[in-house]
Amino acid sequence: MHTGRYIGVMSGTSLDGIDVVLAAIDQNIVALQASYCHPMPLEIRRQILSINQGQSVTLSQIGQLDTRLGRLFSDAILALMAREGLTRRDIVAIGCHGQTVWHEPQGDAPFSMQLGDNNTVATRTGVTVVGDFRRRDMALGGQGAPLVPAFHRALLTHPNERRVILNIGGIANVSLLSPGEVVRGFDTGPGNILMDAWIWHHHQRPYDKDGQWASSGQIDTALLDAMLADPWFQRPVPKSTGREYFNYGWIENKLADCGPIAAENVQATLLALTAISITDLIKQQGEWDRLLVCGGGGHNNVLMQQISARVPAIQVALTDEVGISSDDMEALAFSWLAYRTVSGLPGNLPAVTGAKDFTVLGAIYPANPLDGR
Ligand SMILES: Nc1ncnc2c1ncn2[C@@H]1O[C@H](COP(=O)(O)OP(=O)(O)OP(=O)(O)O)[C@@H](O)[C@H]1O
Ligand SMILES: CC(=O)N[C@H]1[C@@H]2OC[C@@H](O2)[C@@H](O)[C@@H]1O[C@H](C)C(=O)O
Repeated sequence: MHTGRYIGVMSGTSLDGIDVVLAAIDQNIVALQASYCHPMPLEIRRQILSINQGQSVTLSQIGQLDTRLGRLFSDAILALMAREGLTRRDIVAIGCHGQTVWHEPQGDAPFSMQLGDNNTVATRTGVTVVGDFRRRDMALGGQGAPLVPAFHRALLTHPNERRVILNIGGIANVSLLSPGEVVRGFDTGPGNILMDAWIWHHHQRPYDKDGQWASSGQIDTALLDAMLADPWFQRPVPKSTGREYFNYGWIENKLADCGPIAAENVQATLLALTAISITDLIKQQGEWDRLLVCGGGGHNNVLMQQISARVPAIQVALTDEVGISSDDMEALAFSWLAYRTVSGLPGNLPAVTGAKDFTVLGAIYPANPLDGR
């Protein structure tokens, strides 16, 4: 086992910043030592959004964005290393998820594309990088997502408590941890992504702080029903999704059949959609004692209240209560997945992704021994 200090880097579907963590890892003991959120420049965010929402782009634009993101992730990592007084020799490896620009797990030729050139990251940091985590699972017939349930299983399984771990990022996903049972997990659909898109369109604010705007509106039941009737919600698990499906255009399509609705009522309805799509799926999948929430949506009090109200028999709390920072969960997971890969251990869960088998995930970009001579 390659025990030691790892860095995890995650830039998720919300495009709100690059999360970087430093973790000391020994098998399934993962101790968070530092974390940092590096800003996402507006121009890079705009370029990612244009690819992710299906606007036409050239191969040159994709290639340049790959290089720019590789530099940006390096800057984020080097900033954390400087703050913590670390040199490259202090770190075993960096797990760098990359920026998902398209995720298409269905169809004849499924794929998932993350940008952020890992050769650039390895060269600029002088540290071994593990990246491209999703495609090995897809090559085995899996969705390539969600991957974090394996980390939840390793760290958050309880001997006699039936737990759901819920990440509310841009997209929401769950891990279902029942003692003695195989772990399941899947994306439940939109987390914050639609609420963020709607408030950006109307008020140019990146998100609806604490659900304040949503709570000034009323749920529109016709719109809610139209949204919940979307076939994605009825799809069987395993399933995963992204911004290429749930985006501003998706809201406009649903609105087209419902006539004019006040903007704050649409926001209230989008918040309800997130709460209902999450809790309906959780309830369908069995009985649970505790729901532990991570990701930015855990800061949205109105959303948390609606979720709690819909699962009255389940205790709801943030993962911080059981010792894992809810804001750092995903970046921590990628530090641990890097540890698994360099140790030659599998990282996926076939029962979650639908892959034919367990596999070591990702590609290793070794630190160059000639660097820094
Ligand atoms: N105080 C708050 N009130 C409401 N929403 C909030 C608050 N703080 C964060 N958020 C929401 O959380 C989002 C960021 O969440 P997070 O960083 O978990 O997403 P992500 O990791 O990019 O997404 P994913 O998990 O899908 O990859 C913001 O875009 C915002 O919508
Ligand atoms: C393709 C992709 O990047 N998917 C993300 C996204 O964000 C949340 C959800 O959709 C999840 O499936 C996944 O991320 C986490 C880190 C995962 O793989 O578990």
